[in-house]
Amino acid sequence: MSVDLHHTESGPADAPPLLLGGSLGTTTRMWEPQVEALSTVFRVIRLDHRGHGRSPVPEGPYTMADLGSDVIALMDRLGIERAHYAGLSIGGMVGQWLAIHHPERIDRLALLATAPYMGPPRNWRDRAALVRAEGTGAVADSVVERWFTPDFAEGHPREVSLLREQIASTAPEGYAGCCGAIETYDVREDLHRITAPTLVVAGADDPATPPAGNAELIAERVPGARLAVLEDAAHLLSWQQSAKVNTLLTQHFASADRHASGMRVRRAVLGDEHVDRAEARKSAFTEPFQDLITRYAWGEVWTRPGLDRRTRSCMVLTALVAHGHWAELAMHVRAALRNGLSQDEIGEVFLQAAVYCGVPAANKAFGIAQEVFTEQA
Ligand SMILES: O=C(O)CC1=CCC(=O)O1
Repeated sequence: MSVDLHHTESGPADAPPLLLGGSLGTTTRMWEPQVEALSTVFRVIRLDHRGHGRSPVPEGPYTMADLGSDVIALMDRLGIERAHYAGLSIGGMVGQWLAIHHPERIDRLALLATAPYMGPPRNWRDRAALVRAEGTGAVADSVVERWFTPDFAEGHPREVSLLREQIASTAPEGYAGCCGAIETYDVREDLHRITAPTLVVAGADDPATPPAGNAELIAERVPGARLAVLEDAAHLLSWQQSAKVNTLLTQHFASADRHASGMRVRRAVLGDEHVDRAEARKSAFTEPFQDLITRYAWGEVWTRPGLDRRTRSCMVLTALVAHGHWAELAMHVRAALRNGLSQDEIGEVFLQAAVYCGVPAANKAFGIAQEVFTEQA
C-alpha cells in the first residue's frame, strides 16, 4: 500500500518535471545546494521518502517496491505521466527500481552515490535494531562521518551539523523501515533492463558506496549509461561538489529536449515579447538558424549553472563591444537589465571594455545603452 509522500515544488509549473529522492536519514532539505540551479530549467519536485521528514511513517520493514510505488502514487496525484528522476543513495536505489519496473514513467535518470546492492544484509538488520532500540541519534555521528571527506567536514561545521540533525530527527521506525528496504534490495541482474538514458555519479572517496562494484557496475550494465567519478567527494557529493553536480544534472536532463530548455531560458533572458516577435518572423529559410540558436546558445550554454546570468550578461556585452556587433547590443542591454544588472553596472562594463576593446567602441556602446534606458524610462 502506497502512502502520500510529502513533497515541495520549485521552478516553472510548465517546465519538465524532475523528481529528487534523497539519502537515508535526510529530508527535502538535502537538496538545498541543487534547488536554485535546477529550478531555472525544471519543475523540481523534492520528496521525503516514507518514514522520513514530513511523510507518513508506516510500520516497517519496507521494501524498495514500497518506496518506488510511493513515488508513482505521487506522480499520479500530481498528474505527471513521465518525469526525470535523480536520487542519491537510497534515493538512487528507488530510481533504479522505478526505471526497471516503470520504464514508461521515467524519462531520464541520474543515480548519485548509490548501489545496485548494498550488502551484507546483516549490517542493515543490525542498524535497524540499533535505531529501534536507541533512536536515530545513535547512528548520526558514524553516518555523517561517511558523508564528507575529513577536510571538507572540518571546514564546513554548519553543513555537517545541519545534516547530522536531519538524521537524528528522522523517526526511528521510518529509518529502520528503510534499512529493511536496503537489506532485501539487489538489482544487479536487472540493470540491463533500464532503458532511460542514465547518468551515474560517484564520489572517489565515498566509503559507503565506493565507485568500484557500485557506480562502475551500474555504468557497465545499464545500456549507454554515462559515469562521472568526482574527486574530493565522499557520500554526500551533492554538497561537497555541488557546482559540478549541478552542471552534470542540468546537462543530463536538459539534453532530453535542448530546444524546449533553451526556449525557456531564452524567454527568461530576452523576454517573451522579443522571442514571440522572432518566432513570428521565422521563415522556412531562417528556421534552421533560429533552431540552432535556441538549442546551442540557449539550451547548451546559457542553461549551465556554472556562471550566474549577471556574469554571463557582462561577458556578452563585452564580447559584443569587442567585435562591434552593434545590431545585437540593444537587445543584450535589455537582457542585462532583466538579468539584474543596474544601469550603473552596465556603464562599468563599458568602461572596462573601453580599456580592452577601444574607446570609440565603448563610446558607441554607451550611446546604444542610453537609448535603451531612455526608451524604458
Ligand atoms: O547511511 C549510510 O551509511 C549511507 C547510506 C546508505 C543508504 C543511504 O541512503 O545512505
